[in-house]
Amino acid sequence: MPHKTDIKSLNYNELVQYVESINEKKFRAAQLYSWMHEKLAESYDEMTNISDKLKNTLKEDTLYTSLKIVKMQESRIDGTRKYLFELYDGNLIESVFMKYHHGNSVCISSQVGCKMGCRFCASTLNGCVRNLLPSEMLDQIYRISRDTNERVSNVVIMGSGEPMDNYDNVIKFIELLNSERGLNISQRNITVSTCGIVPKIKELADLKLQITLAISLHAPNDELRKTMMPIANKYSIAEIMDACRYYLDKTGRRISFEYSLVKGVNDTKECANELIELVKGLNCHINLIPVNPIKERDYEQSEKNSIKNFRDMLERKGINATVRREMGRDIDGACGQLRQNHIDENSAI
Ligand SMILES: C[S@@+](CC[C@H](N)C(=O)[O-])C[C@H]1O[C@@H](n2cnc3c(N)ncnc32)[C@H](O)[C@@H]1O
Ligand code: SF4
Repeated sequence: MPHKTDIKSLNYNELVQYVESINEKKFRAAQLYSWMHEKLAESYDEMTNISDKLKNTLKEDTLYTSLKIVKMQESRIDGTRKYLFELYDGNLIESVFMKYHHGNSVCISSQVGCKMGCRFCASTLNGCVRNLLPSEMLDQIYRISRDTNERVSNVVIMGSGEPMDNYDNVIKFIELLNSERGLNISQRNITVSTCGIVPKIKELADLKLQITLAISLHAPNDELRKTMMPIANKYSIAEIMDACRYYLDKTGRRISFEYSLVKGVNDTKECANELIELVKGLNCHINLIPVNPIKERDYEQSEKNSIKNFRDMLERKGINATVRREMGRDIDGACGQLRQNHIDENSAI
């Protein structure tokens, strides 16, 4: 955590207090807030109505986060863009920009790396380096918005990191993203995905936000889930399902489940039947994701036929299930892989 004031992570009221604490007039807060969160300025130098004297004070006193683009890959198939960004301290993160018919979506990272150790995930290969600040989560959207010149209408917190392991910063980020003085992205257009940290899911439910909760389930029973996700040793599926029902009760929002299909591991008929039993009667949607193989692990993607059969079995029982369209198939695949490949390439030199 930087010692300077992380100015872009302050909400409007906190910014007013900060501005007054350095003996400036309150209207400066409105100007600064607009430069940071509406005009998406990348530094104080862009702020034409702020005096040089105040800019110098702010440069001394605050951390003004902004991201450097290290690499950008664009899909020729669907326009998906993968960004590798450098943070102020040299750490690297990645974000993805996707174009859908309902609008543009950005998938952001919430941590540098992740400590959760899921078997199929490239984000966790080197553990968790640090939490991202609220400003650094905003910056991913701001930078992409400026780079593409496109409005972003949906945000998914599904990049590297476990958002419930960086809970306070994620909640602050959602508040800022949702603010009328900023990008004003509706809560309904924000999705937070978690591997299932039960107490935090309940804490989130109590806030009664209108965001979508996505649970990375990936297995219909604890035994199998433990072989894929170490967090399953801490929280059982029964506890996760209880937390989901609590979330639904408090917010009225349908739950999403993520289920990455791995050949011969979790794509069998037995698994489909167990999954049907598990979610029966719950207002939910299941996203089936053909697993994206990473070279460090031996998981393989399920056959097209098994994926279709799995989905059909769920649908026949009236369970909403879609196979996630693979965006940007022609660019560096799995989440966390662009960063991992870059780290590998540079440490090999
Ligand atoms: C990278 S995680 C980040 C959010 C949170 N930590 C979680 O696990 O939900 C987002 C989603 O990507 C999935 N994922 C990770 N690696 C994958 C891979 N190689 N192929 C397919 N999905 C993957 C995860 O299972 C999870 O559902
Ligand atoms: S899937 Fe999510 S929780 Fe698991 S290691 Fe990857 S980022 Fe972390």
